[in-house]
Amino acid sequence: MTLTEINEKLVEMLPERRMQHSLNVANCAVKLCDIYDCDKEKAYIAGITHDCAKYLNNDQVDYYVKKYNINLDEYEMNNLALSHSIIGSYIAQYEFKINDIEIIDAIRYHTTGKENMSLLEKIIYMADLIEESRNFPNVDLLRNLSYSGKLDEALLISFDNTIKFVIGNKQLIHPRTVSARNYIMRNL
Ligand SMILES: Nc1ncnc2c1ncn2[C@@H]1O[C@H](COP(=O)(O)OP(=O)(O)O)[C@@H](O)[C@H]1O
Repeated sequence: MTLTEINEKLVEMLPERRMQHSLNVANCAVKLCDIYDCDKEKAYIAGITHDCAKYLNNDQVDYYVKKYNINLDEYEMNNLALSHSIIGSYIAQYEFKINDIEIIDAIRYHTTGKENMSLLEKIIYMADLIEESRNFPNVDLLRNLSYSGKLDEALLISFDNTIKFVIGNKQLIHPRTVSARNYIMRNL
């Protein structure tokens, strides 16, 4: 699909606010590419599509899981907050026909992160959190770090925030975020 066609699909799949967030993530990711020397076109495409599965209903989730034989783990099963990244990566690959594995993986891991993330995965993870409409305590610290060459520092704080947030909500923590956090900490 062309970028225009992907945009048209996304407008159908996402409410206006989430579409605006997706555009903001794409633009933020492109800005980060200037700092970290990453491919801007890939960053834009990953940014705009990253949340494509965020508003699927249960029937649509079942449909895509069956259609693409998607293997959701015990944390992702019945949890769209986690599964939308995985399902979204299949929609991007097979419905939007995005063939670039780096883009697909950036979509796939944008919610939990993972051990040993690629530069594009890191950029999309952080852009999702710091794009201009985001507003939470410490977002400016994360922006300052991300825009001043300290992407890994920003990621470490973000993983810590997520882990604390999930614990505060008395939810299960996906172990990929723990691995992501420990990996960054060991290699900082
Ligand atoms: N490691 C994790 N374990 C469990 N839940 C997680 C984990 N990481 C993220 N989440 C859940 O996913 C949500 C964030 O998903 P995200 O796609 O970033 O949403 P949004 O873009 O709306 O902020 C968190 O609010 C949390 O509930």
